[in-house]
Amino acid sequence: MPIVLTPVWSNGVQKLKVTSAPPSKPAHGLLPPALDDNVHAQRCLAQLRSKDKSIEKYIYLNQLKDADHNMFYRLCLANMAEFTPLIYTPTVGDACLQYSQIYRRPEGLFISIKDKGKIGQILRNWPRKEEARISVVTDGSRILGLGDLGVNGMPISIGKLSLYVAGAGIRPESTLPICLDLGTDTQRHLDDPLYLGLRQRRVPMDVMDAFMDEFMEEMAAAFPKLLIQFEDFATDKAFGYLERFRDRHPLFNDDIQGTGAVVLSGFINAAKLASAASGRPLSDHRILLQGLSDDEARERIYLVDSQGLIFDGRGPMAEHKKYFSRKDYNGPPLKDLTEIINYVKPTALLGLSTIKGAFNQSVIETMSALNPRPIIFPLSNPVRLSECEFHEAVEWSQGNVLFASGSPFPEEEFNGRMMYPGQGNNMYIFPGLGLGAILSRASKVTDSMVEASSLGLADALTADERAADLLYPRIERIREISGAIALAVIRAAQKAGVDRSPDLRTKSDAEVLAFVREHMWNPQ
Ligand SMILES: O=C([O-])CC(=O)C(=O)O
Ligand SMILES: [Mg+2]
Repeated sequence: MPIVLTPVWSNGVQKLKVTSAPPSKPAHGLLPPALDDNVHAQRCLAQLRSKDKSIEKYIYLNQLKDADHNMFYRLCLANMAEFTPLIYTPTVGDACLQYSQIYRRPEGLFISIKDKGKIGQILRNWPRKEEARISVVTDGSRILGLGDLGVNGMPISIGKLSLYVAGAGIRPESTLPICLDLGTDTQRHLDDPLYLGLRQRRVPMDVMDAFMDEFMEEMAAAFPKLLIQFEDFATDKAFGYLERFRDRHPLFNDDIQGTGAVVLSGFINAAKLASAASGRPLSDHRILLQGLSDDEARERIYLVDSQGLIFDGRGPMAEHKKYFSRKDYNGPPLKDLTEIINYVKPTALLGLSTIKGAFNQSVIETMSALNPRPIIFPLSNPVRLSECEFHEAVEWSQGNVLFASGSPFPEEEFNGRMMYPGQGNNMYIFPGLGLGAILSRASKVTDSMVEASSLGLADALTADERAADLLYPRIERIREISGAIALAVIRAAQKAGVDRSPDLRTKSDAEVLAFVREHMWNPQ
């Protein structure tokens, strides 16, 4: 039975009464005489579709999930392509921006810097401690490409966890959204009378480090079976906390590892199609991580930031950029993207800049002149920050682009042929990666498990999907895909010796897959 947190007000302060949901069959007379489940599903869809603004649809669906999670997930699974852009990217970005305005009732756990010293106590307030299996934790410091949203980042944790339930069949009661409040440096929120977080600037790094140490230790004590997904921490913190905790706790960072895995997967499938068109071998690509030594792979990767191509001669740079900084370039700074493309001659272009329009006509035409099938992945989220739109990439490449974006775009017709945009979004990875880590009871998430999730996804394309030049499977098959990814992840966990489910070791692949399927929750 789902828990219900009922807000009650006392002397101007909101308290929560924790109850279980009402019995699924209320006493006779409490329901309309002709209420029928299947008809009600139609009614809910009609109510949803009657709203013309995405944010209104988001609010409706959030209420539906709260009131009747079986109906919510049933409709979600039957209409994945319609629902994911509403409960997740891009609409969840608007929900975050407006969270303090559209907030209706509490969901998840909020832990603030003021709670330092008693975080354990607060975690134990979560009503379903024994069942918690997966938590998505954000500090709101870099929500999608929208910047520091402070406590308004909570919907991102909630949205990701809805996809764990829909996409991997994690039980709703096993999900734990957490938003950490360490302040915000966005003045607009500090000035907003409705803002739901602490009205203070972000605390210094050493204070946050001490807070995170206590938080992670108390999480492990309160929830011994929990996997943690770090989400949308600002870049330095994202790298820093992944390194700091990854050997001590079962944990991964979705923006680093989930995005890395999904992009690699789409790239593998795109590179196969591109190589078929150009006749050039896979290892000729200018970005390729497979079958090469670290140094050989690194040579084929060029990073560009707001100041242009990153190279050693340019001067001091952030720690995480150093590994890919070019040693072989020593000319004047190269700033213009078309100019950089003409110098590098890349086969693939990945956008993580959150600069709308960065892949302009000149960029895409230059990529198309260099490659019969240019690989172009504008990955920034949400849609309005994407480096280019699908229709632009199609037109400017004369229909030759191999495309994947972080956020969804509609399909396009070009010269009488339908072209489908890939959605290179980590939603293809994290549900299956998480499911595999949970079912193998992994003590940590190794790089080999992340890599397995990526290769598992790349292999999941059906013959039909390959024939349509798709880079990622159709989202309607997400459960099947998550199952296949979970199997690959479980095997990788076993190989790395971090699994704690010895029974699974002796099972065949078919038996593990059956085990995974049996453990998926289904809406009634
Ligand atoms: O949430 C998404 O759509 C993908 C993601 O993790 C991000 O952009 O930070
Ligand atoms: Mg993210």
